[in-house]
Amino acid sequence: MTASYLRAAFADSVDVTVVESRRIGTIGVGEATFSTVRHFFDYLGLSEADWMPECNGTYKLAVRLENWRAPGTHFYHPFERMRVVDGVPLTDWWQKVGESDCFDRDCFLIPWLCDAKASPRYLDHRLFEQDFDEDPDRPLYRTTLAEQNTQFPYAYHFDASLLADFLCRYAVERGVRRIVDDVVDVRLDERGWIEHLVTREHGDLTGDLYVDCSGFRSRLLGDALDEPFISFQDALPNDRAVALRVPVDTAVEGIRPCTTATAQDAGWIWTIPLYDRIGTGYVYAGDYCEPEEAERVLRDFVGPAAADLEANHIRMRIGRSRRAWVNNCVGIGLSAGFVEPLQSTGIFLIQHAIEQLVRYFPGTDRDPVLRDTYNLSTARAIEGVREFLILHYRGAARVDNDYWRDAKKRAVPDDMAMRLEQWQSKLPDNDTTYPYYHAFEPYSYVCMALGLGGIPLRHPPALDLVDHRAARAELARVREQARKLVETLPSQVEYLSGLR
Ligand SMILES: Cc1cc2nc3c(=O)[nH]c(=O)nc-3n(C[C@H](O)[C@H](O)[C@H](O)COP(=O)(O)OP(=O)(O)OC[C@H]3O[C@@H](n4cnc5c(N)ncnc54)[C@H](O)[C@@H]3O)c2cc1C
Repeated sequence: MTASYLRAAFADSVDVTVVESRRIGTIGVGEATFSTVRHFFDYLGLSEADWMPECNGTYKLAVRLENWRAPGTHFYHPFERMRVVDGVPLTDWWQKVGESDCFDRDCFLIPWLCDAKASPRYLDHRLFEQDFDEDPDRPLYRTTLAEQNTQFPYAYHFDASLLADFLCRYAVERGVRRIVDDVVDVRLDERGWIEHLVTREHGDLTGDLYVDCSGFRSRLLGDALDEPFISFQDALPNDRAVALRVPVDTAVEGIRPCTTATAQDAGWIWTIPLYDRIGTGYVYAGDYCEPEEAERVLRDFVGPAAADLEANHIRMRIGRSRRAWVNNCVGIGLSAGFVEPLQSTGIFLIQHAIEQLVRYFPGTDRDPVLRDTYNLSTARAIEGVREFLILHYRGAARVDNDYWRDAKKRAVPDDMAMRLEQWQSKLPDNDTTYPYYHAFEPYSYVCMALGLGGIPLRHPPALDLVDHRAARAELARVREQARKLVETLPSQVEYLSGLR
């Protein structure tokens, strides 16, 4: 991702060389993305028809969270911003006048599309949202600053290995030099800057800037430059995963356009539907569950289809490098930090880091302010993701074993402790959520607070004093629009088959 993006940004002005080991594989997971990823493909000039069929790509419109409140329950966190009625978010209204106990289906369209396994695009490629954005009958109500443009309504699932191959070809075709070799040593100069890399077969490699994409090994940033690592494990204890790749006949099963995160006794299981198989894995805390037990739970969850499949056991390093950019080395990806896969933020953090690197790219004078600003921005993004993920464990109503009970006792960042109190009196909004860019907006926090069920909530008292007819009309409109969409959109299988 980094090499292709730098090439797309700077073309021939910057020479990019990628060193990739044949001996050391990639992590092999990372198949669900966040809705911002669309900007990455757009930037590279790639259409969905260019890459999705090659990478078994599918659409992801939401995360479906199962069993976080209690066994048998579920709710969606959709890529769909909140509607606002008379200056008040629809979910606040829903607390007061909602007619069912499903905030997600009452306030958003996307949960309906997920249940129907629908495509977000019509067969003529129109995006479903265009239907009602241009509805001339739609009243505007009294808008406020809280009302913004609609968020892009989907992300993707893809086969991570196939996408890595695809991007490799993309980059090499555009002039990136690729060396298949092992970096066996990193030599520093007297200032502690990287002077050159020593490879097994290609001798010494010298550059102006070294981007460490070596995964959890953090070969340059952590090993060679010895940059301290700040662990998030005190707040987020999951440090292991076991994964399976399960073949499915999607023509028969259909493809649900969402990632599912199913809470378990010591973590949660992801289910990521691709075009030709399902990626699944149990993310768990080693302090609460042994790897053999985790694998057994995952195999039971998958059922007979798991019988002959090989499990991939992974140790995770949760936290971040104190600085991601040190001297002439920038860590991007797992080498710089990771906050467990819940809500699919690994690739988002990579994309964000790459965009920031382009924005703050060093000149010949090596202005340290650019580096420091980059470090501040990337640290804030990952800290924000940490906060959002802590909410999942803290806010889940489950307290049925030590893992879930302990989650309620773990320390949270000071500001977040204050925010948790604020949310009990009024659902999260711009003033009461993490203030720096980290991809998640207040509506995402609202979905979690309402869906997880463990935080006592109440509607704002002001809603007892105002006319709620417009809000009721909007709630009815959601249902009507959802009904029409489910009737008219093709299934995801049908649409993606047509793309091939
Ligand atoms: C269990 C799990 C699930 C995840 N799920 C998601 C998800 O659903 N969505 C999401 O966005 N993210 C997810 N992630 C994160 C995502 O997988 C990573 O962010 C992404 O794959 C990028 O990894 P990477 O390139 O940093 O490291 P890796 O994939 O580990 O790649 C490291 C590369 O460095 C090379 N290398 C290492 N050492 C050397 C050396 N000495 N010499 C030469 N080359 C070397 C290797 O050959 C390899 O190519 C998940 C992560 C984990 C652990």
